[in-house]
Formats: sequence, structure tokens, C-alpha cells
Amino acid sequence: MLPAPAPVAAPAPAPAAAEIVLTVANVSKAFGTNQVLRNFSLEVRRGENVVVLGKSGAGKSVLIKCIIGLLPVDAGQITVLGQDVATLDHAALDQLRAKVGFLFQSNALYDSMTVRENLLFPLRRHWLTHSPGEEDKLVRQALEDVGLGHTIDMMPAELSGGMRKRIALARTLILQPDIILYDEPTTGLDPVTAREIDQLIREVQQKYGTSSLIISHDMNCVRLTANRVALLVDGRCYAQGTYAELKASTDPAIHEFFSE
Ligand SMILES: Nc1ncnc2c1ncn2[C@@H]1O[C@H](COP(=O)(O)OP(=O)(O)OP(=O)(O)O)[C@@H](O)[C@H]1O
Repeated sequence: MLPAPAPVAAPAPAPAAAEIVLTVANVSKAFGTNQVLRNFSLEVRRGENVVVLGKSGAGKSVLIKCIIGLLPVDAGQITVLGQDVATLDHAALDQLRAKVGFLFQSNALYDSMTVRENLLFPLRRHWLTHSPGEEDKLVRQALEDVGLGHTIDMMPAELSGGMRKRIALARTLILQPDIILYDEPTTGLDPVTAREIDQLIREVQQKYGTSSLIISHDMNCVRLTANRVALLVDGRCYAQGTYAELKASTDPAIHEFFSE
């Protein structure tokens, strides 16, 4: 019989003294009469993984789009790495996006490009010039970080769903971002592959000291990756705490997320 896997401890909260890298302050956002975010506030500290948990349609994707400046906010302020997102022009926003990796739920790999070309894309997109030797080193390092060095000349169609997710993460890592935004990183993956991705998110955090905002419905992903969990309910940050703290809550609005 195989030995039982070692239990994975939930991450501890980040030290309260760590620098704040992302602030969402009293942000409101509506589409017509649909008020999605109402005075939503949240902070992420350096080296911390914060998971935003909310029901379907609660506004999690809208929040991420506001953070990366894809959607303007109606009120409030979003500050990323000390910069007020609303005041940035196109060029400044582009520079900021080089420091903020975004892992799409769909992975958004280019199917007609090899893995190597997919990873080179963000370097060229942000006009980061390296010699071919340096580029090769960066690509190989990013692939090693996700455990897929051997896929460098493969096409995305030749990879499994979990592998494509890893390649998408490697493509984010190649820019060595300060912050990574993960949109539902384990959705559509089988449970074993999903836990591997959770583990990888922790490894990236530990190796690079990256801060992450993770949107997830998957309670195992929340438990295994979050230093802190923020609940998005009725457009507000309803509650925050460690997974264990929120799970122990007797408030019905909090408890329903943890009752599975
Ligand atoms: N561009 C848009 N125009 C109009 N309404 C929008 C737009 N984007 C999002 N919405 C609305 O905002 C609300 C929140 O959507 P959002 O995609 O953020 O939810 P979510 O919490 O990410 O849900 P899910 O977990 O199902 O992906 C929904 O009512 C949606 O219809």
C-alpha cells in the first residue's frame, strides 16, 4: 500500500508589518442599475496570498478587472504598488501590468505558438530586450519553476489541462511580477491536478515572495493557498480572516461558504 500523503498545513497569516502592495479602498462599481461593488475595501501585503471568495455573480471578476484598470471604478480608489490606477495613462498602465501577472481562467495560451514562443510573448510585448541566450535562460527557468522544462518545444494542444495551467503560470512568472492575480486557478481541473496547482501557487509564493490575489470557488484551493480569506457579499468585503477563523464563525452568511 502507498503511504498516505503528508498533510499540507494551511498557510499562516502574513506578518502584519509587511508592506501593502495592493489597496482597494471603498470601491463601488455598477452596470446600469446593477450595483456590483459597494464600498468594497481590501489590502494585500507583500508575500501574502489573499483569496476572494464570493458566490457566482458576486463581482469577483469585476474586482480583478478594476484592479488591472480594464474597468473604471465609479467611486473609491485602487492603489497598486503605490500607484493610483485611475490616474495612469495607457503607457503607465502598461508598465504596471508588467509587474502584475494575471493568470486567466482560460489560460489564454496562443494555440499556434510553441510553449517557448508563448513564454517569450510577454517579454516582447513589454519591450524587454534580452539576448537570445538570456531569453532562453529565462524561458527555461520559468518552465523549471512549474516543473515542465521538457515541454519547451511542444504546442499547447499537446498538453493536458493541468500542464496548460502550469505553462500559463510560467508565462506570468517570466516577468517576475510582484503581484499575481489568479482567476479561478483550479476550475475545470480534476481534484489531483487541482491540488498540484494549489501546491504550485504556494511554491511560487515561497520562492519569489510574490503577493497574490486569488479568486476561487474551490474550498480546498482556499484552504491550501490563502494566508487570508476575504468574503465578497452584497458588493462589500463582508468578513476577512484566516480560513480557520472564518470556518469557525457562527454568522450564517459566513458559515454557508464553509458548510460543504
Ligand atoms: N461588462 C459588463 N457589463 C455589464 N454587466 C457586467 C459586466 N461585467 C460583469 N457584469 C455583471 O457584474 C456582475 C458580477 O459579475 P462577475 O463576472 O464579476 O461575477 P463573479 O463573481 O466573477 O462570478 P463567477 O464566479 O460566476 O465568475 C454580474 O451581474 C455580471 O452580469
